[in-house]
Amino acid sequence: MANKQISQMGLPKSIANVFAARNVFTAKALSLMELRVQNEHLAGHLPTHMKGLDEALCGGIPFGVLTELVGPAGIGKTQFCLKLSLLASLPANYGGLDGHVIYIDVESKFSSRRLIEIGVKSFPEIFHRKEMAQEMAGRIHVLRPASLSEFTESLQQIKVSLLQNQVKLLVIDSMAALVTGEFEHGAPRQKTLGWHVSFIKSLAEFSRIPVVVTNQVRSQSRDETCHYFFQVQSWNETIEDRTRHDSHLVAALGINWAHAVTIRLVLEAKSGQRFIKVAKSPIAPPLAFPFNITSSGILLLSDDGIELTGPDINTIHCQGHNDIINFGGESLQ
Ligand SMILES: Nc1ncnc2c1ncn2[C@@H]1O[C@H](COP(=O)(O)OP(=O)(O)OP(=O)(O)O)[C@@H](O)[C@H]1O
Repeated sequence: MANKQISQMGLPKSIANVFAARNVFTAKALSLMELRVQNEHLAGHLPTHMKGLDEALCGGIPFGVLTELVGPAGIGKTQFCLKLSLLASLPANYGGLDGHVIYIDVESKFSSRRLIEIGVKSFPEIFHRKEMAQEMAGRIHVLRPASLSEFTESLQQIKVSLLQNQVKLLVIDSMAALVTGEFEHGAPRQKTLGWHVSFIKSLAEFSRIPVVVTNQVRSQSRDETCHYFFQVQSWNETIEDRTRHDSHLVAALGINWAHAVTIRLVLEAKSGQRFIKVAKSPIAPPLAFPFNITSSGILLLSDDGIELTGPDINTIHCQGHNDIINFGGESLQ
């Protein structure tokens, strides 16, 4: 019975199509999904522990949909993902989700040392006990696909583990690197991710967990050629030289991707200050919060968001970016 195909269950075609669109093909998958929905006693958000942002998003990063973090290199997207991973794995009495995390680390930016540093500074009661720190870090399963086909394979494999292994967060850092193929060996190639976008969206809906995906920026010059802003260190000129005309910065993944995400948070730099901007949300007004990155991770400098209007909502700023991405002393790895 468990392996009976949905198509053989005599459901009206319109309903069977809804399940097919969500990759639910068997009775077993259907009952796992029902169980998951029944057990969903949590409010349906992963709190970021950044008060102003959580209030704007009515509780944090929502379950069941895609949340995008977009911004220039070094602005803090990975730092944000590390903090969310920590929070998803933290015990519920510390405001966490007490779960496991699947972290798809496309560019090898994940750092367990940095994760533990954030943990020790933010939750010393837990992270000063070595075995607890190890247990928390052990709940984050890092996958490093070396090619687009390996990424495709990983997505298909995690479909079942998302439901079975108490996974409470899926992170993909970064989706944009997959498009250009820059992380693969050999010459970068432009790729389209149409299938992947709908598959990831259906994973979010099906598993009812928050899915957080990072996206980078590219400049769009007058002749419409695009330059990607991924590998800061490898450039001779500085990122700021290239982004002097920051009105030309756009998200690296195009319009289809933009439609697939429910929440878009833009991380940007303005006059040498970092901001998190709620640029797309079905509920939150467009607000910008100044933030900083310290040894304890990402922190808002004010919980009162600055209201945005007009083109400011969608523009990605990169002013004074170089002054803020270099912080003194500590190693990033
Ligand atoms: N221990 C730390 N203390 C203070 N700031 C830190 C620490 N570790 C990292 N940072 C800050 O985080 C920045 C890097 O952020 P992050 O790696 O999240 O950028 P990103 O947006 O993911 O960039 P990319 O697109 O290149 O992956 C550094 O420039 C630095 O300012």
